[in-house]
Order: sequence, then C-alpha cells, then structure tokens
Amino acid sequence: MRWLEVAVSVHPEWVEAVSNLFWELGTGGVVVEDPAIISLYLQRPADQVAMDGLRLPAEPVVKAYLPVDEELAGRLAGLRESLAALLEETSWRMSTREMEEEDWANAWKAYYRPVQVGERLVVKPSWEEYRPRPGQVICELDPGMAFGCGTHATTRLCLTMLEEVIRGGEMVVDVGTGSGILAITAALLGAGRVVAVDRDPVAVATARQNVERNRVGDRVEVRQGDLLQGTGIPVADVIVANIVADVIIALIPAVVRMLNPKGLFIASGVIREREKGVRREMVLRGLEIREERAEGEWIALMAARGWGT
Ligand SMILES: C[S@@+](CC[C@H](N)C(=O)[O-])C[C@H]1O[C@@H](n2cnc3c(N)ncnc32)[C@H](O)[C@@H]1O
Repeated sequence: MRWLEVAVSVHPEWVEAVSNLFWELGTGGVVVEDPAIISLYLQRPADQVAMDGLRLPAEPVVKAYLPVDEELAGRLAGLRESLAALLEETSWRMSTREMEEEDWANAWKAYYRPVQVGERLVVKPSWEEYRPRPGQVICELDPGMAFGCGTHATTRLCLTMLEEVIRGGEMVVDVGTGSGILAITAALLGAGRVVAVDRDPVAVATARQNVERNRVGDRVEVRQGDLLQGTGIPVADVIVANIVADVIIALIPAVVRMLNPKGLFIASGVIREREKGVRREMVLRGLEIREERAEGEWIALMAARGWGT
C-alpha cells in the first residue's frame, strides 16, 4: 500500500496539539522528529549528527500518514483547514511525499534504540537486543502508534522521578498512559497496583500489549477514560501525568481529592512558558511543590498535598 506522509514543522509548544489533531482526524502512526531529542538519543551533539549524514530538522516535525486512495484529496483538504485553524497564532510549514508502507515502518525505528534513564532504568524497543547489567530495570516496549518510547524529555523526567519515589507496594495512577511506559515502569520498580488511563483507544490497546510484554498484567490495569474519571480508585499514593499544561491544570482538583495525605503528584508535558500557570494552580488548590526538573524546553513538577487539603 502507498501512503502520503504529511510533515508539519512547528514550534515545540505546538507538537502535542498537532499530534492530537492528527489522531483526532484518524491519521495513522503519528511520529515526532525533534532535533533535540534525536541528538540526545544518539548521544552526539546536533552538528556531529549532521556530519554523520543524518539530516536533523531545525525545529520539531510532526508526521502522519494518509492512505493514497480516492478519499485522499478530501482528507488532505480537511487536514489543511484544521491545521490552519489550530495554528493561526504561530508559524508552521507543511510538506507531503508519497511512500511505501515498509519505508514508513522502518524509518522511525532507525532512531529508536535502548536508552538508559536515571540510575537503573532502561527502555528497550522490543526488536532490539540488550544484555541487562545487574540491578537494571528493563522496560520493553513497542510503542506502535502510541506516544511514549522513552525518547521524549517529558517521559524521561517522569521516569527519573518515579525511580526515586517508588519504594514498593504503592497504589499508582498513570493519566495519559500512551504506550504504557510510565505505568509499566512503576510496576517494574515495585508498585503494588497501577491503574493506567488514556482517552485514546489506540493508546489503550498498545499499552495493554506492552503490559503483557513486560509480564506485569497482575498489577497493571489499563482503562480507557478521561482524566481520573472511572479509574475506580478512591486513594492513590502516586499520580503521574505527562500530558500538556491545560490538561494538567484541569486534572489538579481531582488529583487533590484522590491523593493520599502523604501522596505525590508527578506532572510533566509542561513547556517552560506554561510553567507559572501550572504552579499557580497547584498552589491555589493546596499542593506543595517539592521539586522541579527541566530538560530543554520541558519541565516536570513533583508536588505533595500541603496543609489544609
Ligand atoms: C504525551 S503522551 C504521554 C505518554 C506517556 N505517558 C509518556 O510519558 O511517554 C500524552 C497521552 O495523554 C493522553 N491524553 C490526552 N488527554 C487526555 C485526557 N483528557 N484523559 C486521558 N488521557 C489523555 C493522550 O492520548 C496521550 O496518549
């Protein structure tokens, strides 16, 4: 089958919104090529990577794929219209090219290798060989068409925080689980029970497969749902959410209700410019910010229930 690759270059702050739009319009296999992530991932600075023959984009590119069939022209026109409406306040560029299915499947896998995060975590693509060192915790993933293969700064920030706070036996909720990476890692680190939620059915199916792949099905349950609704959990020790600032802000009141008095909320997906707004809402709702970590444009916050909540 032939596919049309639609590539949108955009400022980092709009990457998630464009990815979500692609998903909402039902396009296949959304891929984000972020120059900062690729050079970090290949463990060489961007200029050296370019010397190796890999051309890095100047700013992030979000790619999606449409089948080349009789409906293509109509879908493409609809996509352009939706992008223009979404991105009217920022500059963006769109390009297209036709490609074979095999080229697409292999193109993004080339960037995806085992990656070490924090002290002892390794995120390993299911098709790669990796010999673990003693004490390492290996999360094996095939992200398929869902977000979360450990290469994004926000995912890594959440992983390092989870590595520090999971001591064993905790009740964890992962909101916006994507590939399931954070939920599965929490279980591998020793959490007693994990409920993972995503509103996207593709993410839910992918996360369930990854849960089985890591043999943590006895402790991790993946549900489709919006934010914390329908998790069926009265109290959580750790709530982690790597989404976007607006969604994090909307989530805070429910987090405060669900968090046990000594519980922790780990929030990322927040770009620097939106940090103040997220902090303000946390404090206003009675959360006490314990820690902040940043990588490039992205930040993660860890908060606890403060006095009076
Ligand atoms: C940036 S991805 C994070 C994936 C993974 N947790 C990670 O850290 O790599 C955000 C995920 O949140 C999901 N999401 C967005 N809004 C949501 C909502 N209101 N309720 C549940 N999930 C949501 C998206 O479908 C997407 O899978």
